[in-house]
Amino acid sequence: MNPASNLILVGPMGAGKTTIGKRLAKHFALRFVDSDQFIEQQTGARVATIFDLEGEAGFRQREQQAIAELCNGHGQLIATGGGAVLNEENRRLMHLHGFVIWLRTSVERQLERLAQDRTRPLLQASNRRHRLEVMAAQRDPLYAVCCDLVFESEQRKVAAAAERLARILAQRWHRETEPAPIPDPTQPPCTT
Ligand SMILES: Nc1ncnc2c1ncn2[C@@H]1O[C@H](COP(=O)(O)OP(=O)(O)OP(=O)(O)O)[C@@H](O)[C@H]1O
Ligand SMILES: O=C(O)C1=C[C@@H](O)[C@@H](O)[C@H](O)C1
Ligand SMILES: [Mg+2]
Repeated sequence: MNPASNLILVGPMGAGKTTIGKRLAKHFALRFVDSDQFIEQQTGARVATIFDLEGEAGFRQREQQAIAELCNGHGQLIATGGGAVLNEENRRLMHLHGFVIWLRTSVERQLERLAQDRTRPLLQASNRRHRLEVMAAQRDPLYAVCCDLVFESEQRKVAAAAERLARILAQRWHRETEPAPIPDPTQPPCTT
């Protein structure tokens, strides 16, 4: 099983952190938590309302508190908000308290998946493509520095993507827990 205390999903809006995350949590019998949903439960307000009332800076503060609190727990699958990696302390905490997976997807797929979405405040723009491209340019290097694994989330079916990721993780953890092979004394040492 997962050698880290939490499985943490990062990546852009529409990568599947929430939807794939729920399936993955079930598969590995982890408690599913989502930083956006956690903030909504704590405040009794929707993410969009918090953006309206407190601006993005206010939301990011609440998000930092949420990530800190969630990272205190263990045995969880933590789906994060797309912008959680912007904060350095979040990146540090996630790296420290979990095995971090970057669900990577293209702007093209994001546009398809979020075409009907009116709830994400940062997508309330006339040029969604440009907005997503700018965010990707800023955030991709941050997802890259704090992740332990990159998973291409281009596949069209959530269930298939979740199964594929579960298989990759199971294989990886199996390899890591296998005992190291005993060297053969009759063979010369490997020099590569
Ligand atoms: N791999 C996938 N294949 C097909 N559809 C997907 C995939 N991942 C996500 N979707 C669809 O995209 C939409 C958004 O997905 P989801 O809410 O899981 O994204 P998210 O990564 O949690 O985004 P956010 O950062 O905004 O919370 C959902 O309707 C979901 O069904
Ligand atoms: O990418 C982002 O910055 C965001 C993603 C969502 O998960 C929410 O956290 C919010 O809409 C902001
Ligand atoms: Mg989500």
